[in-house]
Amino acid sequence: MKYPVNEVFQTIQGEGVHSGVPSLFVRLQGCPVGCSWCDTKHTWDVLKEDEVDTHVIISKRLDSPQYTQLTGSELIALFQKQNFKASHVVITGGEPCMYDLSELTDTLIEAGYSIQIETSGTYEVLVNDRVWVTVSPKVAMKGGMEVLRAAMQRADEIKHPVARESDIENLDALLAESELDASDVFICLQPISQKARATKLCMDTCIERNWRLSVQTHKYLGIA
Ligand SMILES: C[S@@+](CC[C@H](N)C(=O)[O-])C[C@H]1O[C@@H](n2cnc3c(N)ncnc32)[C@H](O)[C@@H]1O
Ligand SMILES: Nc1nc2[nH]cc(C(=O)O)c2c(=O)[nH]1
Ligand code: SF4
Ligand SMILES: [Mg+2]
Repeated sequence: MKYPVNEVFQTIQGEGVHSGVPSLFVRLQGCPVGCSWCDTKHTWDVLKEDEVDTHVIISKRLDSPQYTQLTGSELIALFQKQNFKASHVVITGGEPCMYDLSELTDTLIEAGYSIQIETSGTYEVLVNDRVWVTVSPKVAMKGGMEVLRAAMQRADEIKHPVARESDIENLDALLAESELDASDVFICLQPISQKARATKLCMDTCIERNWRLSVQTHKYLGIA
């Protein structure tokens, strides 16, 4: 199966439990969720006219909706050609779970990579059992509660974007409804867009609840 790849780059995982881990990021094109504060809006539409040759994606320097279609094996060949050293692969987007990621994650795991996906929980999570699943729940989504609950159950990490108190209340409701064993999953709060008020709220709540703070460290560092 081919996947629409918006970008591939080597960096340090900036978010969540794996913050600090050297990682190969694979950003898939396409997301219909439409979060108003999304920092990757250029990945939302998958237009035929934006499909380009792989070499265009490799040399991409600026955010754009351009993508290339790659299989898992082609992706590994690209990692090798780029002489990438990181052995942890983060599949993000866009919304990667729009696609059945079984074949891609099987191939990468067979090749010896550890895998993490970043998903909103709005689609069924179809991945190899050994994949670390980070769910960043989009609770305002209508009609998807069953799917979101299943994604929450599969999650190794819940990384909740927070702007204001109501976002914490929404997470509390979702945790209760999902009947999660809180000792079984890491819960991280991530301030939206590095806002000072959101960051303070996240820090205070994390201390109160013994949760983890996830700041987008790559943005403070000014790296990809
Ligand atoms: C761009 S999304 C892509 C993966 C997937 N669609 C999702 O939402 O999890 C990756 C992560 O960035 C977070 N994110 C997006 N925009 C953000 C922003 N402005 N501030 C903080 N986190 C943000 C999302 O909540 C998610 O945890
Ligand atoms: N360094 C770095 N860490 C990240 N963690 C999650 C990211 C994402 O966009 O999904 C991201 C990203 O874009 N860059
Ligand atoms: S689900 Fe993820 S990629 Fe899609 S709009 Fe929301 S934050 Fe952006
Ligand atoms: Mg990002």
